[in-house]
Amino acid sequence: MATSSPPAARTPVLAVHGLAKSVGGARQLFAGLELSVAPGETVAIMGESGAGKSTLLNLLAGLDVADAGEVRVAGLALTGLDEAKRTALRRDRIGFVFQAFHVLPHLTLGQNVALPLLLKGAAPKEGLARAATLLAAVGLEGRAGDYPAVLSGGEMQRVAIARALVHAPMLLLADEPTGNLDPQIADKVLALLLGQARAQGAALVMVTHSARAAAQTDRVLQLAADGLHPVVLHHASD
Ligand SMILES: Nc1ncnc2c1ncn2[C@@H]1O[C@H](COP(=O)(O)OP(=O)(O)OP(=O)(O)O)[C@@H](O)[C@H]1O
Repeated sequence: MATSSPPAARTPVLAVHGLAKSVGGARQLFAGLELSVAPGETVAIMGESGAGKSTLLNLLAGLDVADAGEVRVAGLALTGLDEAKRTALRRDRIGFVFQAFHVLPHLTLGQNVALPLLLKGAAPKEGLARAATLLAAVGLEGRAGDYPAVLSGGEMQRVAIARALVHAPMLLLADEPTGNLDPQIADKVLALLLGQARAQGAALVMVTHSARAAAQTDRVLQLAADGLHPVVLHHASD
């Protein structure tokens, strides 16, 4: 019987055990939820509207507090950390892509993308150089000086992807990253998100309503009241 600890590289990026969450007093969204995501693995979470997918992502990010259970990121239990340490963990190890962009209108694209690095204490010059590299990687080369107001929805979402990846997080959390894009643009944005995550070796947990998007990931799970269940998608279409 093995008695030594597993090598650090085998530690899941994300390990969730017995997670339960109720909202509005009595309504239980889910209970006994288990999830383990390996380094570099991509996972899609599907489920009916109101099932609690966004709530789950917020719990995974430590932005919301569960009623029971545990979330570990890189082996560290979020509930065991004080707010400052939780914030530092989010800043260092997690990247977020939200459907509503959260791109700041008064900052240039370069400044928007560099923000996570600057918050970590990087020098502005270094941060902007890395931001320019990431913008080029998502097809927005030479656009670092533009402001968000001039961008299309698809371009804006690519900026959000660049920003989520700029600090090379080990875990990417994406909430409907292609939800408000037309199908052709959605395919391109999704390919970029998955391609960049894989290129950086980042694990990805993505909430999506699209079976077509989900089929591009390594594993698809359906959120239900009793937790997450594996789904086999037969057709890569909506
Ligand atoms: N703070 C809160 N107080 C009360 N109810 C809440 C709260 N947060 C979420 N809810 C409810 O919990 C349920 C789950 O919301 P959530 O946004 O997580 O669902 P979802 O699966 O992401 O839905 P959708 O696919 O429509 O985005 C919803 O019915 C929502 O109204």
